[in-house]
Amino acid sequence: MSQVKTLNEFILDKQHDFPFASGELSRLLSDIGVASKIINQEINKAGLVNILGAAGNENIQGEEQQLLDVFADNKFINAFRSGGEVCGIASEENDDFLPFENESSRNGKYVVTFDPLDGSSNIDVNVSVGTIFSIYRRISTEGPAQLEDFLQKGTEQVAAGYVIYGSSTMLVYTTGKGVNGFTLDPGIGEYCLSHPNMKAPEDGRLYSFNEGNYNTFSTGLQKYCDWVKEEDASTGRPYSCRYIASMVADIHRNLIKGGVFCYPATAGSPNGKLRLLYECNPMAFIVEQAGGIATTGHERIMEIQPTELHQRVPALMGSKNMVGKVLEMINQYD
Ligand SMILES: O=P(O)(O)OC[C@H]1O[C@](O)(COP(=O)(O)O)[C@@H](O)[C@@H]1O
Ligand SMILES: [Mg+2]
Ligand SMILES: [Mg+2]
Repeated sequence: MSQVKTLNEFILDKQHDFPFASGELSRLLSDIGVASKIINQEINKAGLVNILGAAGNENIQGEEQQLLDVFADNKFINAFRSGGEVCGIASEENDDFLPFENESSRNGKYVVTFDPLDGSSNIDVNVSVGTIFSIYRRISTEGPAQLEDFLQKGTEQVAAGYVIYGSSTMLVYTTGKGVNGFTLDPGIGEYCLSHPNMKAPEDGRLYSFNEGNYNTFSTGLQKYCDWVKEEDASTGRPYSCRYIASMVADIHRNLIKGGVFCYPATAGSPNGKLRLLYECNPMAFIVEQAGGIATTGHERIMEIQPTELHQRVPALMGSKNMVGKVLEMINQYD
């Protein structure tokens, strides 16, 4: 039987590659793993306990918070606040960033931005949801986090990743040296390396667009949606539309099978729907590290200078040649 490598063993091995590393990033990644296991347990039994449905509040983006959004947000905040490595966080569910004032964390080296539960409209119907996170080194020199610590370009990410609570639960992350995926073994309660060095296929036959919004897409995107449906054996068309409406699950599938995901600007959402700091940047880091492309359609997502915590940007990411084809249509028609 081949040797199983747990997430913590893997993180420690990587830490040994850097003789002067202090271990804080390793501890932080491992804290994320622990918090996600607690959330995983709660999601697994969500239909049994009274945790499905709306929390009765709206977040700053005017979206109805689900009970599990709030639960997951609190679990991660508590893990980060007590871990000592993080001096503050920003999340989808909090209007403003949270600077940590407690003695053990206020001088932590890092800040984290995260979407505690992505695709939360899918929870009630037992479809995959996720958690997305980005880790940045702080800019401010000491004390609780300040706004400037969060408004950093995606190129400054030290690490990023996601957890997918699906038919199995996986944690996938990068520190800028490739992408590795770990599957939670429920028997031993540990994430184990199952997808080493993940690479996005350069081509694919899956497109993930919410085509219900077709009439509000730009001409270039409409032309692409028409093109994928044409019969052409040489390019394997028609392609298949796969859209879960959980960004994590849509991008995870496309990373493995090859595909393109797009949430563009629409008439109703002129900057798109997805948030730069805790959805687009972390997923872009993963996609690029797996050999794919992540763009707004006009610029590289990770090079955008954020101006607001909850800023939205159009997102187009996935297999290199498939994103390339969409860009060709955008350049030709828009
Ligand atoms: O239902 P739509 O408009 O297609 O939007 C789906 C998108 O919205 C999201 O659910 C937003 O995430 P949250 O659930 O974290 O708000 C993405 O995961 C997904 O890609
Ligand atoms: Mg989300
Ligand atoms: Mg969310």
